[in-house]
Amino acid sequence: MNKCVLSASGSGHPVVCWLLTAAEMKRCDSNTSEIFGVPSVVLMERAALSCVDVIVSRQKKLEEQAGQLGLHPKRRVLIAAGGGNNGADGIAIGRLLLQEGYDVSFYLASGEEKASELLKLQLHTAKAYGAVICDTIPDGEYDIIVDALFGIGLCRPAEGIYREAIEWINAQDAFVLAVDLPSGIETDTGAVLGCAVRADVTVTFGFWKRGLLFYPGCKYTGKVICTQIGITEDGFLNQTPEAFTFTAPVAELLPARPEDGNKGTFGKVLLLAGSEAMAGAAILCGRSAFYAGSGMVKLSCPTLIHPVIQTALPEAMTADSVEASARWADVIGAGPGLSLSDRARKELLFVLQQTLQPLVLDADAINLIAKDEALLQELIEHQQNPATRRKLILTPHPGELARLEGCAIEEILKQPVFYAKKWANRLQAAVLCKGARSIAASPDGSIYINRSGNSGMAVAGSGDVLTGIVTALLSTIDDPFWALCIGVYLHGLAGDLAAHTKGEYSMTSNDIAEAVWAVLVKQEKNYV
Ligand SMILES: NC(=O)C1=CN([C@@H]2O[C@H](COP(=O)(O)OP(=O)(O)OC[C@H]3O[C@@H](n4cnc5c(N)ncnc54)[C@H](O)[C@@H]3O)[C@@H](O)[C@H]2O)[C@@H](O)CC1
Ligand SMILES: [K+]
Repeated sequence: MNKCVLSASGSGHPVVCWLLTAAEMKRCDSNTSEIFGVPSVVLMERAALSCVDVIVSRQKKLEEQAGQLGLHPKRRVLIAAGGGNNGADGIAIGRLLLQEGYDVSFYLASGEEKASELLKLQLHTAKAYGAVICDTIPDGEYDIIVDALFGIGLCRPAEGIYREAIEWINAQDAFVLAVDLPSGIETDTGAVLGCAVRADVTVTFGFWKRGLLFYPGCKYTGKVICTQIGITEDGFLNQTPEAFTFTAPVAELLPARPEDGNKGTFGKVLLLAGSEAMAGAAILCGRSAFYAGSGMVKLSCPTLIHPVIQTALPEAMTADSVEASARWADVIGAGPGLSLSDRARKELLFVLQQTLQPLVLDADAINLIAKDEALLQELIEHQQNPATRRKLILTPHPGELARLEGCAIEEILKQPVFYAKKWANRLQAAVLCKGARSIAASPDGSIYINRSGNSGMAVAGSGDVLTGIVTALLSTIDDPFWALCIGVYLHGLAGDLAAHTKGEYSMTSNDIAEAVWAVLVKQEKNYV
């Protein structure tokens, strides 16, 4: 993925937010210090100051509110520090708060002899300002707890005194600020390693870490504040991070609509979708393709369901088979409500073997390929060969990806990034793994992690809407990965809008489709 494309934003809003792994963050930290010469201790002081700012401004607000009632909120702080540089941040925060007049107690969970060099330095300075460092949690009540046990260096489950400290923190009635990450959350995956601190606020330094966005990590962070401490994109050098997410709005990433365009300009979408028992899937998919900007949509489906489709979606054309319409189409989408019938298989074979247009494969199209080893191998061979490769997007949910891989769904759920990347590489395609945080992988190794959407979208037909949106975008956006990322993001925003009107309990996939136009209007106005 081209860093310039990702960073470009005429509106002044950043288009993307990088999501770093622990290794990427460590590399960026050390490049900042070693290549650019900013000493680690300077970065740490800025990191600590940024946490102190959050604590002090919250405290000021509390004191203003309480003052009106004649009350005096207390300023009793506990710093819970581990033996690495996250702990060093914590000690620096405590020292700065002492200087601000807070009543600060210090708990160091690891022995001083095992402390990192920066932690030793911070301990020395804090002691010079009168800090008393305890090796057990000092008795007392605390209004504020600073969780600095582990940051990006967590490498195994929290056990023993660390588990006790985390459980103790979670049992207190105090405001908990997590330094960089809630201790116990794995930086790359968001997994809970043993147990984890439940924070009210997480102040993370320089860049978001993946684990702050992924489930279950995101349930532990509270509000995430990403502060600038002097570690910038310069520190990436030539290695941009793998993963990113969008920051709204994405208006400038949407395909331009030429004023003098005609219905052909905006994409002729052929959908191989729907079957006798699942006509609705074709309707949802076609409707969403129109709302996402397509000029023309043709649905290839059994003749029996043509009347219902034409009644529900009069804008669309219908066809008995893809063969008759293959030349007409700019782009093809296959799978929603297709079924595993002989007709469906025959039609899909035609699409795979006799057409070259950009293609989106979803649902039963993926299931049919997964069932047929020879067909799968043929597709892989075509895609591996630059001469026969076509623009391809796959939008499986974890169950469909597991069928392709031939493994249990749990295996995919454990490592969704790994499997999305594996299939993106194998098929030289943009591959999605759908979920509460859908992950899109590009053959060049880029990863998009989606943050829009809500639990109301886990409903029948939601994927059909996505396929319609993504297929429409693929007809006018050149890069399949880009079309997929934008489509997934818009789909989630439409789901959020549907939830806003109908509620997460009651919304249906048609509500998501019906919200697509409103989301695009908002994007056009650069307003989300
Ligand atoms: N220039 C830099 O490198 C900066 C680093 N910063 C801080 O430094 C942190 C990273 O520091 P470190 O790399 O020292 O890592 P951490 O401080 O996150 O933790 C590493 C230490 O914890 C131990 N450990 C890991 N998992 C454990 C477990 N389950 N049980 C017991 N011990 C365990 C490790 O052996 C090591 O001693 C960041 O998260 C951030 O808070 C910030 O000060 C910003 C600048
Ligand atoms: K922490």
